[in-house]
Amino acid sequence: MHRKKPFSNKQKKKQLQVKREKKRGDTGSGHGSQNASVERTVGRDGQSDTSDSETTDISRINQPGTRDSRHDHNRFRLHFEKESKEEVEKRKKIAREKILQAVPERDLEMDIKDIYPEDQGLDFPQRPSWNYGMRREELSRKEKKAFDEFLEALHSKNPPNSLSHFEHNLETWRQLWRVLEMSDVILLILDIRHPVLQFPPALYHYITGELLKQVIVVLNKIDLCPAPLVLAWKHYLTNRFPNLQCVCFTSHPGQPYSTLFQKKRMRRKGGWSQAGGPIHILRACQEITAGKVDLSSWEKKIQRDASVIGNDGEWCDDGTEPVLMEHHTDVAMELHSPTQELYKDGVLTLGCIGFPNVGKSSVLNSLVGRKVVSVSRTPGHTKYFQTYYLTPTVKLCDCPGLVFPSRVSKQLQILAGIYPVSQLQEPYSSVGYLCERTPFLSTLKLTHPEQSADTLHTPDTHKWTAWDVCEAWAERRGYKTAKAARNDAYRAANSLLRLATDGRLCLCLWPPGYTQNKDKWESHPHLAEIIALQGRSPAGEENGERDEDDEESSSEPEEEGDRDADDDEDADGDDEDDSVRSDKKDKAYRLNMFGLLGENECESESFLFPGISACLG
Ligand SMILES: Nc1nc2c(ncn2[C@@H]2O[C@H](COP(=O)(O)OP(=O)(O)OP(=O)(O)O)[C@@H](O)[C@H]2O)c(=O)[nH]1
Repeated sequence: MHRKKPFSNKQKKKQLQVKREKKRGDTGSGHGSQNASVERTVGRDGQSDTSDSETTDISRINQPGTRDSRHDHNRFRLHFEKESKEEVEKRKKIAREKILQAVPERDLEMDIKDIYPEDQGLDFPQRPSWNYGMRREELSRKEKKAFDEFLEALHSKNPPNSLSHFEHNLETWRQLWRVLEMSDVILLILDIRHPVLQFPPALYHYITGELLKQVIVVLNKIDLCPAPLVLAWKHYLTNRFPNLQCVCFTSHPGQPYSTLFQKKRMRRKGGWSQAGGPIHILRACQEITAGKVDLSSWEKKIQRDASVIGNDGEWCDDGTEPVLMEHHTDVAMELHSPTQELYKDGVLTLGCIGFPNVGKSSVLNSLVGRKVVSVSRTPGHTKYFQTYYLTPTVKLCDCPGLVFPSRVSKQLQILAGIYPVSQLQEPYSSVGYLCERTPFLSTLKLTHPEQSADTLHTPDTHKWTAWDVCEAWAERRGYKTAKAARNDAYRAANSLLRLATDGRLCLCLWPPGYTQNKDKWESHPHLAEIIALQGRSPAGEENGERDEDDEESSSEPEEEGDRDADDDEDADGDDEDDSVRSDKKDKAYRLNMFGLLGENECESESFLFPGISACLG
């Protein structure tokens, strides 16, 4: 068998860096190259911050980024509280020792009250009152003081280590304030796999009760979730929050394998303009604006976008239609009336807000019908809010992702994609959390590190720890440490977590009562609508033929999905995981839209998973 060459993370990062510089036209010896390395900021654990990326058709004036020396580009980074060394070590030890056990089915059910208990003061920082007579510095000081008081109150009500990771960067909260102030209607984007983690009731009550604005919840990435579960979540949220408009959305309809082939398919098959759900967002806006804004241009745009995709599914846009972008200076951000009149100048402003990585930028691109903002699998990619005119009467505003304080476990948070995986100090416990809820053995086809070669064909009776899983995955993928050429468990853990956040190892939470009512949701009369939106046929097969190119194999092992930092998806190449690629060729995988879960295989495994049926749509 061909053995992969040991390839360390450090070497890989260097290789990626050279690749990026080449792409930018740097030869490695000139001035540009020097700047690139100097300008990149070094974060915690020596990780490079390379999150800047630009779309070619839009000029960004005054946009903070690595090439603009007027701005401190650290200013908009995600800030999470650092965990103590003891805490990290304790979790590592558990990951090495605790035997993984499949959790009972009901444990996948999660209520919003579990995540945001009402009596724990799980509020979010709000902008203190201000007036035009205040100087900027005075306002900044006041905001900082209010933020510190917020943190103090939060910690006084919640014991140490009981809170989730949450955003500690006041600059990012300032951007949320600004987006909430300038928007007429808020699009709160949630990832359908775990919407309950990303719906802070305090935010909803603030927008509807204090700002007196309407919220449209966009249940995004429905291509990654079984249709009955989508329906159940939608029902749960609208039941609990009756003033909520709730729409389902996917930027990648008919692409059950998520990002695996994204780049090729996007280009070939209508790309952003083929998203499922823009019409439903329009309908919700029409209901909210009740004729106060002329939205006919939007409706026409949707029809036009649909018509330029020919019968063969080919996208005919040449991408030259300009999209007007507005830049907002810091001054405008700080001194803007919170009580701005609604629908100013006959324009509806839609603010896209949500947690990192839920797909806000993708929703925006899908509404526009082409790429205007860069999209990345690394959370915290959007750093600064920007607005784009969808039509002359509809403006979209993209906001950086924000993590609100909650009581969710950090392991689950990481699996929900809020934390850049490459910066995790301890990824193993999240791997353990994932493995206890997904059929990892059959999916990843792992061999226990202690299983000897001559017993490979006998059933594996070994007990698994999270560490074992990482070791076995490292063995399978050929991840080796540079010096000793031992299995690189850290890199393997990162790889597994990326598979999870990308939806390739799919973990979906369930709303309360789902276990009991599964039959009801599986035969619900509205199921067909969701399936159509997902771009699937009722039988669970994808719509459209799979392209030959999709099967092509190209990437070197070292190019697989370890793109840590600067990973503007449309700009980079295919990063598909080799073993996942070969798995795709299985018939079972083709038929099962959550094929990585391999339902056809898991029954033969000794490690059975209750969650599996949730993911089989
Ligand atoms: N399968 C699937 N993946 C999606 C969808 N929408 C977005 N993604 C992926 O989710 C990841 C994050 O998407 P973004 O649009 O950058 O998310 P964001 O909320 O703007 O992220 P931040 O910049 O961190 O705030 C990317 O890998 C996208 O390809 C979707 O509808 N389906």
